[in-house]
Order: sequence, then C-alpha cells, then structure tokens
Amino acid sequence: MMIHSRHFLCRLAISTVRPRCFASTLVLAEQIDGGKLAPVTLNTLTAASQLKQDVDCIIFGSEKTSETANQLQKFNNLNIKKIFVAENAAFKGLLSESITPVLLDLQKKNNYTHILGGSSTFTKGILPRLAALLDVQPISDIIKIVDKDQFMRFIYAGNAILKLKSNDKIKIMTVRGTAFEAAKQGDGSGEVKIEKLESSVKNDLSEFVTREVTQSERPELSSARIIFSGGRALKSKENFKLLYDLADLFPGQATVGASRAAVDAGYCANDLQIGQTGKIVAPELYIAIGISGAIQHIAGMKDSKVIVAINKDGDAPIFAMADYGLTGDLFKILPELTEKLKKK
Ligand SMILES: Cc1cc2nc3c(=O)[nH]c(=O)nc-3n(C[C@H](O)[C@H](O)[C@H](O)COP(=O)(O)OP(=O)(O)OC[C@H]3O[C@@H](n4cnc5c(N)ncnc54)[C@H](O)[C@@H]3O)c2cc1C
Repeated sequence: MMIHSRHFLCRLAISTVRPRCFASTLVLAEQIDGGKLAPVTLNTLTAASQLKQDVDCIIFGSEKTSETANQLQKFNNLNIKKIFVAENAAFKGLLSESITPVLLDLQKKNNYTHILGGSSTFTKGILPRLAALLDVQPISDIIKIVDKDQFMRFIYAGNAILKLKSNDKIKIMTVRGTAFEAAKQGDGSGEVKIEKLESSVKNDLSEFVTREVTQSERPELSSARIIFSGGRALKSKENFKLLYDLADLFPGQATVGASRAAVDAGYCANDLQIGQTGKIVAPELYIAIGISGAIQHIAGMKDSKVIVAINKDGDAPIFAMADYGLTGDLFKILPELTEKLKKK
C-alpha cells in the first residue's frame, strides 16, 4: 500500500511539471495606448498561423490588459488556444527587465518551440534578452516562413534576402509587420481561453519614470495609407509645412515621413525617419519628395504598394524604384498639387 501511494505521488508530480512535448508557438502581443492591440501584433498572428501549430499569446501591461485580451480573443480562427494576461503595476512602461523573467518562466513551463513578436522597440528589447537567457540565437525581422526551421530575412540594407535554417530547439523571432498581411478576425465565438498569469516581478535594474508621447492628429507611420515623405531638398523645418498641408487633405489616412538627411538637419522629429535605421513602412501610396533614393532609405519603403517620386534630378536613383515620377522643382510642384487636390 505504501509503495502504491508513493508511486501515485510520483506520477502526479511528473504529470504536473512535464512540459508540452509537441511543437507550439507563443506570440508576444503588444498593448498600446492602454487597452489597444498594436497593429503589428495582427501581422505577427498571421506569421504564427503559418507555422501550423498551436498558438498561445501573452499580453503584458499595468492596466486594461483584459480589454486587449478581448480583442485578441476574436481571432479564434488562427489556432490560438490560450491568451495569458500578465497585469501588474510593475509592468508600467513595459520594461524588458521586468517582462523577460516572466516570459522565461512561461517558456520553461510550456516548452514552446517558437516565440514570435512583431518587430518593434517593445519586442526588440525583450526577445534578444530571452534568447540570451535560453542560449539560442535570436532571428530578427523575418519576412517569410519557409517551414518550422527555415526563415527568410533581408540583409545588406534590403539588397539581398537571406534564407536561414535554425537548429535551435527554440526559435525566437521578430516579425517584420509589412511582410505579412494583418490577421482577420474569426467569428469571435470565444473558444480561446483567457488565463491570468500571476507573477512576482523582480527588477532591481531599472525603473519606469515617465514617457513623453508626441501628440498627432495624423495616423502613425506604420498604419498610414498615404505617406508624404520629405528629404534634404526641403531645406528647412518651415518648408516641411508643405508636406503637412498635403497630408491634412486626407484626414486619418495620410501622414508625413522623412529621410535621415532631413531628420539630421532638424527639419522634423526623428520619429518620422524612414529607412534602415528608421521605420519600415508599406503604405498604399508613398510619395518621396526631394529624396535621392539611397539604399538605406529604400530599405524602409520599398514594400509600398505605389511609389511616386518628385525630384529635380531626372537621374536620381529613386526613379528606379518609382511607379510614377515627376521631374521638377518641389517648391513649384507641391503648392500646385495642394491647390489641385483641394479643388478635388
Ligand atoms: C548606416 C547608415 C544608415 C542610414 N539609415 C538611413 C535611414 O534609415 N533612412 C534614410 O533616409 N537614410 C539613411 N541613411 C542615409 C542615406 O545614406 C542618405 O544619406 C539619405 O537617405 C539621403 O537623404 P536625402 O535623399 O533626403 O538627401 P540627398 O541624398 O541629399 O538627396 C536630396 C535629393 O533632393 C533632390 N532635390 C534637391 N533640390 C530639389 C528641389 N528643389 N526639388 C526637387 N528635388 C530636389 C536632389 O536631386 C536629391 O536627389 C543611412 C546611412 C548610413 C550610413
């Protein structure tokens, strides 16, 4: 009898700690503006669904995480089994130092084979940390999933595509949002479970103090349908107003971007920079105004659906990328364009 009960206890202990032994994916979902799902998470869900295995998601935040989880729950068509909600005052500011240990614990418990997050400052702080703690190689900015071990990503500022094979047991990846369609909601019938993740947060390394967010009526660069992007040729901060005037003719749809030369010259804020060291965008319409088309700029906008270039130099490299080109002086063209669009 004694032996019997010890045997039972032993089996019980094994079954509670035994990690999942089949392939499964964890998506690090991103919450923005208190209770909203970041658009890039939807692209990441599409990438995760292409792995064709069970998907769990996790949302971190200091408040309103249930609202974000409810939005995520509507994607019940993508093999999502469970949404973990990790809400704690200590997650204010979403510091990597607070979040990574919790992710590490979850990984150890559930033995995910793939951990994905949309390419953003949020995930780029966390996932390489997690990869280091798990002693695996992080894979950044994937643009295609070939199979469970092989992925594609750009190299040399977008001039070549690398197909890589990872032999790591756990693949930790950031997903380039512009390379995957945003996931479409299912019928929201509530098959996806939501589970609160109780966690004690130990972070002696950093503390969130404050965040200053730029207020703008215009959409985010990553979600705008139209981008009027200005380069060095704009010559001043005041002249950038020509671009804002154009964008404001398409409220809620258009915004303003810039080349690094324009940002470095102080013509606009650096969060407008598009390119290798700026943001990666893929709007329906990208209008490059007084931008030469350096490879580092092209790396950030070449996936745009339609590209228009306005440049006074007919040999500028940007014309090789453009679907439509206008050779001429932007200071003549832009006021004319604005007037014509206003009449329309
Ligand atoms: C490591 C590294 C990372 C980088 N990352 C980025 C990045 O993320 N994003 C980025 O943009 N750059 C980046 N750069 C810089 C990049 O190499 C270029 O220097 C930069 O993109 C040039 O910006 P531009 O096209 O505005 O300026 P320019 O190259 O000076 O081009 C200005 C253009 O305006 C045209 N022009 C001038 N006057 C007029 C006029 N009146 N009307 C019409 N056209 C006119 C000119 O013919 C010219 O083609 C990076 C560079 C390095 C080395």
